[in-house]
Amino acid sequence: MKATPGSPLVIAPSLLAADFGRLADEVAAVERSGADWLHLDVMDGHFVPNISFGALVLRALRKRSNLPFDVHLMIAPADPYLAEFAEAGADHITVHAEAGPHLHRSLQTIRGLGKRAGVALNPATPADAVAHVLDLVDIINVMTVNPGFGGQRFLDSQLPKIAELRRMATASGREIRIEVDGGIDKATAPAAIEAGADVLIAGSSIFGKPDYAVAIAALKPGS
Ligand SMILES: O=C(CO)[C@@H](O)[C@H](O)COP(=O)(O)O
Repeated sequence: MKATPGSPLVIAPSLLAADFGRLADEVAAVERSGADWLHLDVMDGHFVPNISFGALVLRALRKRSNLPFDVHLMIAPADPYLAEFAEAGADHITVHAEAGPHLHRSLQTIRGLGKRAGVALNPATPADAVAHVLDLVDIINVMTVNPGFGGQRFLDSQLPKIAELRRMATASGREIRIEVDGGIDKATAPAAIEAGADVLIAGSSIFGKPDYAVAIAALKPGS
């Protein structure tokens, strides 16, 4: 991972919008269609008001895909499950700054498991929430919707936060990816990229389209 600007844009389809009756086929289809990472949203019905899937599904899909698995834990607490997700095949593990209780410890644990460590910020959480853990962070996920559900509208109010985080990441001198997550489509992606995002997480605008290759290409600048 290279520090942006200059990092190649990553497109990460969000599995939440896939057909859950054909998960392995859906993952293979986005892999064939140019996805760079696969984004996997783990929801507990407690930290967020929805339940998705857990490490069992991750482990099953790991055998069927070579894509980097970008695992977004919308669970609280996350720490008791970090080793399980690492062992199941996560390449990146992102925890929420709001999930607590000890973000620094969570990031240390993820890195200790040999995985890239991420922090996700809900729309109401300021960029400063990561200021004192940047030395442990590989990925910052800026939620551009309230977490829990796909298919919501992109929150423009998050663009200044993306720009602020990009400045913080650059100043840190570390290679930190900035993800945007929620409501990303060909209309909203340009502003997110302009603000400093270099990973586009997209569910509905990829899995909701008939041709995944066309949908992925449409998210890229100049398409
Ligand atoms: O984490 C989440 C929702 O909590 C996202 O990853 C969504 O899954 C993105 O879905 P779309 O807004 O692209 O449909």
